[in-house]
Amino acid sequence: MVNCGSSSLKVGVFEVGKTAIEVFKASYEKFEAGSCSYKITRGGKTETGEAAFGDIAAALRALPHILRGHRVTELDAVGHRVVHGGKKFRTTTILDQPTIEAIKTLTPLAPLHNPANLLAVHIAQEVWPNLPQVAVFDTAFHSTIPPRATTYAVPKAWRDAGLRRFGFHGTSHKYVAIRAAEEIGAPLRDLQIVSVHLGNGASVCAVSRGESLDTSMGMTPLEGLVMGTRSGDVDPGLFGFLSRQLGMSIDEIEDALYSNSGLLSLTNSSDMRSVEDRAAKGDANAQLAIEIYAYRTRKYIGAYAAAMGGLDAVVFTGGIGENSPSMRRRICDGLEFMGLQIDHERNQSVELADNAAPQIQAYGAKVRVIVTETAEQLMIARETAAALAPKAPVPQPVSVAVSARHVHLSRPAVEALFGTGYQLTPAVPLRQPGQWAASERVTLEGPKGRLERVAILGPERPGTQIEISRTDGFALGIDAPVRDSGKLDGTPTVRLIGPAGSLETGGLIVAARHIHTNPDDAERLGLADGMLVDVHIGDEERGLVFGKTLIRVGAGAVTEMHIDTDEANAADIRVNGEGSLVPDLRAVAVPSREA
Ligand SMILES: Nc1ncnc2c1ncn2[C@@H]1O[C@H](COP(=O)(O)OP(=O)(O)O)[C@@H](O)[C@H]1O
Ligand SMILES: CC(=O)OP(=O)(O)O
Ligand SMILES: [Mg+2]
Repeated sequence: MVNCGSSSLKVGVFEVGKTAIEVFKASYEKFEAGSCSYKITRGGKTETGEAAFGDIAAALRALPHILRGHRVTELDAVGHRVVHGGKKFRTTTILDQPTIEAIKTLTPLAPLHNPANLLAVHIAQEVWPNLPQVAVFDTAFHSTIPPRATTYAVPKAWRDAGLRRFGFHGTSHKYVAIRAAEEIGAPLRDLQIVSVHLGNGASVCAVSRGESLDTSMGMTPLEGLVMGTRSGDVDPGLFGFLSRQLGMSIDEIEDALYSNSGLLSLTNSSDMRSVEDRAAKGDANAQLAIEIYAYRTRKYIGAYAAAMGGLDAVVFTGGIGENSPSMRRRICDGLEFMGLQIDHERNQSVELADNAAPQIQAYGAKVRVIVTETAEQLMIARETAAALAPKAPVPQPVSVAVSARHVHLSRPAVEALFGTGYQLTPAVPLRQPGQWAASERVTLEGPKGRLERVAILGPERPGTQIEISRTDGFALGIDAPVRDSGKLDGTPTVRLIGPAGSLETGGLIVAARHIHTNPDDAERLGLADGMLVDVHIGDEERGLVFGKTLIRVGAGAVTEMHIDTDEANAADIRVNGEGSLVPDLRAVAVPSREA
């Protein structure tokens, strides 16, 4: 894979099978006066030195020769990091000519990055004309960010022109979130993680249950944190001020925000190592820069914990996140109130060799703090292999049940609504063994309205759970999160009204679509508990593919997919029908089994 930046070139060769093994790694930087510095790792040995390449293009053109020199001869494909994929590219994409042209049009949105990425594509096509080239986009992981976080409150014409948050460093955020979940030993789907990527470019990402929910970079990689040479968040009012007071042009202002701001503008160095050295020697500018840097990052961690309604782990990565214990400490200090506290000794002695992801939170702290190297290169190699893997979907029919809004009640809830000692009356058996709809009904009430005669499904459960559709949420005036059954922490409350009384209870969710199945059917269908699959439902005209459908294997379960009324309406399914199961391509990249 090739990660070609504006000032450096990183190359990795991986053998991708069930896992990806790094065979060769090289980086070239500090290009000046006809030479550059390089670092090559092959077979566990690392060599560094000066090479006679005056620019990145020269280093790229020499790659086949360099690789042969290190006995790396058989390549199957080239994966490229492409920073901006805009709205069009939501997943890894094979680079044909129309794709390359489409990426070119995105250059104004990432002027430091996309041209360098495309240069690498261009030269790779020249030196390896017979190899497939694949683009892995920084923006792709963020395609799940909801409109409330991608939309800027600006004139409609601007939004129509494409102005919105995209977010970057997605490959890194995705990798470190997966790595953190492995380290914690819990499914990614159950975790609320803030990923903090601090390199030359820097960004924070709220990874909620495996998906990007928000991120600090915006339409361009300029928003958010303080970076090496980029400002991060500023008041957009500065454009008018600088233009009128200092007579600056838009180009001058933008160029300064990208290339002459951040640490560089505060200290004369864009390099955190040297900023830290100067601060230690008493340089007041460097000390202030470090404070600003840590403060901005800390604010984002707090904001994203609030955005997710909880926080299980913070992961640090990128050159600064991986290597600066003092920066990690400054960022975390003051967050004890939310259960986040680091152990200073663990923080000081972080060792990242061999893919380690050490935990550095204080013993007993609620929030884990994890440090790990980012592995964008490895992820790009994996995504490239997955994009080129032969796809042979074998559609398997699965029956589909449409769940209208309903509640599952706990014992205390039954008693609050129907009276002490009351027992619900099973009226209609459901297809899942032992489950039934009761003859009793309840009313749901929210700030905006009521939903009457809502079904109660038995038997009783330990926790009350209310499952509605998105449309029902608008009728009630409550924003319910999409959740797997039983994952109710931090869910909003709603009022339940019964004949004997009412109660205000949490547990309001839009149920995440899922397929119940038993071990025998799971084996026959090639499914496993926790896997995510794509399912096509409906007819040719209005049918839809429902992505990320969770497989839940349980002894004795009847194989059946559950969707809600909104989903059924969208695919124009009126009665229970049959969907066909398509093995999920994304499941190759996101571990399909997050156990
Ligand atoms: N030991 C260290 N202490 C503090 N900062 C470090 C250390 N090592 C690297 N860095 C910083 O990491 C940043 C570069 O991060 P990196 O992730 O390598 O960059 P890129 O985004 O270009 O891949 C620089 O600011 C560098 O000073
Ligand atoms: C998008 C971005 O900022 O990338 P980098 O950190 O490589 O500059
Ligand atoms: Mg249910």
